[in-house]
Amino acid sequence: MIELQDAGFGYHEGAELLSNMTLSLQKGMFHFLTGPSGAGKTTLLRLLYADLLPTSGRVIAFGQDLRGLGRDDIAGLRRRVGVVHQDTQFLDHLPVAENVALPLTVSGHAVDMTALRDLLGWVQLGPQARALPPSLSGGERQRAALARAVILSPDLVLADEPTGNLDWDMSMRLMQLLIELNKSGKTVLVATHDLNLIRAAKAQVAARVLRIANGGLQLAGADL
Ligand SMILES: Nc1ncnc2c1ncn2[C@@H]1O[C@H](COP(=O)(O)OP(=O)(O)OP(=O)(O)O)[C@@H](O)[C@H]1O
Repeated sequence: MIELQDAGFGYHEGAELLSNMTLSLQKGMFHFLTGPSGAGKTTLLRLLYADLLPTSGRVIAFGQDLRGLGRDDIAGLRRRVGVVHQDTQFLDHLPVAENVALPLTVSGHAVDMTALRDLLGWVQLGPQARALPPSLSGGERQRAALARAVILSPDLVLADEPTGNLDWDMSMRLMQLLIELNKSGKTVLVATHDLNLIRAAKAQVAARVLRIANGGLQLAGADL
């Protein structure tokens, strides 16, 4: 699906933040990416959805080396990867339903209103469909972000600290949705520094836990 082959990345020439990372995201698997704040979790996610190119090694996405991809190929790749960003931005003047449907409308696709209603129902935002984003709670914003990330039916869902500002109950509610997505066949990767969240999720889903430490990527032990 997506592979890192001895990949490294640095924001500044000659100083790699991430080095020699080898990883293969396994189709249909639930993955966690953990590591302390500043370790490079967001950076690694950006490499996975081709927002950044590696400064050494290779990233292979759906069989193609990212380095050789043109603009159209990147757009095609992005449709296959849904991203829930750490600090999701919405268009505040558009209702929640329109914000969720944006990936469809900006790519010129018709919106299937029944499917959109079902998707909003799935993330428990039916009553907020006509609300404007500034009126949403933190948990509602993240559920809207998740709905928008999956509206194009991606193969892979990447979520960057999706529960960062949420209390425990709200965090678990969001995790439940990510677990459901995975059980429906999607590959999921959640970046989080919250080890309790990983432990709670692992009681419900078999998950691979990857850890960034000292600029490299390791598989975490069974205690996680
Ligand atoms: N655009 C950028 N330019 C330069 N340095 C950056 C940039 N983005 C991130 N960094 C630096 O790279 C390092 C890793 O940042 P990153 O956001 O990937 O870490 P993280 O593990 O996701 O952190 P957190 O858990 O706090 O979100 C940090 O030192 C950060 O300051």
